[in-house]
Formats: sequence, structure tokens, C-alpha cells
Amino acid sequence: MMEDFNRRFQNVDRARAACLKAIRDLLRARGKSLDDYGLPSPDEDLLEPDQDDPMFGAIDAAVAWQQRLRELNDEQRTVYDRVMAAVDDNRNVQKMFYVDGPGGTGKTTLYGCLISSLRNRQQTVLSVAYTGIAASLMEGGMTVHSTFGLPLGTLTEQSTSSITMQSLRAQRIREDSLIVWDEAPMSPGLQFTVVDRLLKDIMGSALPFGGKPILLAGDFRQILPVVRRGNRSSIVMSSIKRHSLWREFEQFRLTRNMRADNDADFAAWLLRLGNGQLPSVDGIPDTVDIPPQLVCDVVDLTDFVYPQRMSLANVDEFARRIILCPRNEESQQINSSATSRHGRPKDVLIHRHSCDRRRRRSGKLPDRVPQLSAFERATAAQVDA
Ligand SMILES: Nc1ncnc2c1ncn2[C@@H]1O[C@H](COP(=O)(O)OP(=O)(O)OP(=O)(O)O)[C@@H](O)[C@H]1O
Repeated sequence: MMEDFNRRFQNVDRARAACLKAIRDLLRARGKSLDDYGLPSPDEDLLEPDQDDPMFGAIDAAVAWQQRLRELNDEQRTVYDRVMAAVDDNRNVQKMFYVDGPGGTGKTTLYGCLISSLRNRQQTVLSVAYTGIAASLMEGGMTVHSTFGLPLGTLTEQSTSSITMQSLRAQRIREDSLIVWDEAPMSPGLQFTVVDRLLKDIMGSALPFGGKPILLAGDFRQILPVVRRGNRSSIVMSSIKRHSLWREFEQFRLTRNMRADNDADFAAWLLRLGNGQLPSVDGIPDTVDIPPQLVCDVVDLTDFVYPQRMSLANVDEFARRIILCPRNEESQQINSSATSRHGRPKDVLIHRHSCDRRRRRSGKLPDRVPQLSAFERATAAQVDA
């Protein structure tokens, strides 16, 4: 490390100060100090870190990773250690893991930590998810489809990947140390079939997934594969749980809800809900009673999420806030109630409508189309959304 700093600073005192600072940061992340190792403190006057220097970026990343690693709970740490051991295991054996965890038990945190650890060691990881949204939440994440060159449309047993053995993509997959596959329960079993075949070819190995370490994560209580016009049994049949490889996976469970860690009753209730253990209401299937303390009034919720009136000054802040709704109908109601507080969007819609009417009547745009201000554009976009 000192050699790197020497080369960078060309000044032994500054290099020494920067090196000691880097060591101090790394030790702090492990709950230790320079004192513990009899090392002196860096001379603060000599520290002039160049924030854009990639070397400091790498140190910051290492510090952040140490911090994340320390924060893993015992369940997460068990999976972490097992997967890292598999990555380091040079034997030609299958390395397939599945970590099950209800929402909030720290699956994303766990594999985020694995990805950072391997990247800190200059190893590459393939992060994939069934949906683009989930993939975008992973560092360097991509969809299963694009990563493995799966054909569009419904897969069949005969479907093949578009990736050729000599391609750069095949080469990169060959070099990856680990595949992390999020939202695995949403993937149809046929994706397994095609990816398994592809990896066997790429790795030149008959082991499942070509012997490549693979970690699936997900929650079968959330969303299962989407089967067009499928009924309950066809959805279940298409699940990865019905795939012949499923039994080969080493399984782990995360049970502690870290998102609701300060509310044990809520976490327990959520788990019972997800496991289908709550009683139905008046014997009507697929219904549950939600305790009144967990229900909030829509107006209160809207006030909480959008406490101020929207203005040019806070338009960006508004754009970052959302209220999730299970159905379009509810999202439209909340949209109109949220935007009606501001008065002006109605005017904006009238402009737009009258403009459309005039265009329709004359067959061309009016000479002067009313210009929308940034505020009006933002509120109109919200009304349109
Ligand atoms: N060991 C931990 N210590 C403290 N907080 C944690 C820990 N693990 C996870 N968390 C926090 O708990 C929350 C939920 O974690 P995370 O998003 O990883 O869960 P998840 O299982 O992926 O959830 P979901 O299935 O809903 O995506 C996050 O705010 C995360 O920062």
C-alpha cells in the first residue's frame, strides 16, 4: 500500500500520512484503531486527499464493505461465509445456494455484501434479476434475459441462448466468480433449463450450471412466475421449485425482519400473513383482517408524504416521493387528491384540452400554443401519470 502512495505523491511524508489515514479508516471499520497496533496517527497537515483519485475511491469502497460485513446478522453471516468458501473452493463440485427470506430480512443487504467483497478482491460477479426494476437495485445488475441471451417470448424445453461460445460475453461469464440471481421465485423453471445448458457449454462441465457458484435469493410468498392465462396449478408447475435442479440447491433461511426490527409484533404479523397463517374473515377464502393500528387514513398518508404545497422550489423533491398502490384505481384517486391541493393543474389540463380541440377542428396546431411553465409541466405530468 505504501508503495502505491509513494508513487502517487512522490513525497515520502505525504505518502506516509495518506497511508496511515487509509489504515486508520480500514481499522475503524473493524472497530479497531491505529493505537491497538502501536501505529502513530497520520500528520493531518500533510493530508490533502484528492477526492477524485481512484485510489481513494478504492479505499472508501473497502471501508464501506468492512462496515457492511460487520453489520451482517448471524443468519446473513452464515450464508456469506458459506458462499465465499464455495467461491474459493477450487474443486470441481456443484456450488448452488438458495437463500429464502420474507421481505425485509436482508437478502439484498447480504448479496450486496458478497458482491462488494468479491469486487474488492478484483473478482467479478454477475448480478441478475428477473425484472428490470429488481436488477436496477443491484450493483451492476441486469435482467436474466439479457445477461444470458434468452429468447423473447415463452420459453420451451428446446429454447437456447443467443450467446456463442467464442463471444466476449461467454468469456466474461466464464471469468465471473459468482452469479447472484435475485427474485428467483419469479423466474420460470425453464429459465433454469436454458441457463443451466448455457453454463454447462460455456464452462465445459457437466456439473449443474457448469459448476459456477450460483446464489439464488427470493421469497416464494411474494410473486411467482407469470403464466399467460395460467391457473393456480400451471403457475405452481412452472415454478423453479418443480425443476429437477431445485433439490440440488443448498438452502438457507433468513427469518429476522431487519426492516421491522424495532417492531417485533408487526414483523411477526407480516410473517404469518406471508405464510398464509392468518384466519380468513367470516370463512371467506383469501381474506384477512388487518389490525386497525396498521391501517392509516389516505388523507393522513398523503399529508405525510407530501407535507408541503408543491412549488418550483420543491418540484424535484416531489418527484422523488411516491405512494405505492396495489391497483390503478387507487393510484388515480390519490393522484387527483394530491394534485387538487395545488389548484393549478386543472388550469393546465384546460389549456391542453382546448389546444387539442382547436387542433382537431382546424386540422393544424394553433398559431400560438400556450407554453407550460416548469411548474405546470411538473404538475401536468403528475396528473397524467
Ligand atoms: N444486518 C443488518 N443490520 C441492520 N440493518 C439491516 C441488516 N440487514 C438488512 N438491514 C436493513 O433492513 C432493511 C431491509 O433489508 P433488505 O432490503 O436487504 O431486505 P430484503 O430481504 O432484500 O427485502 P425485500 O424482499 O423486501 O427486497 C434495509 O433497510 C437494510 O438496510
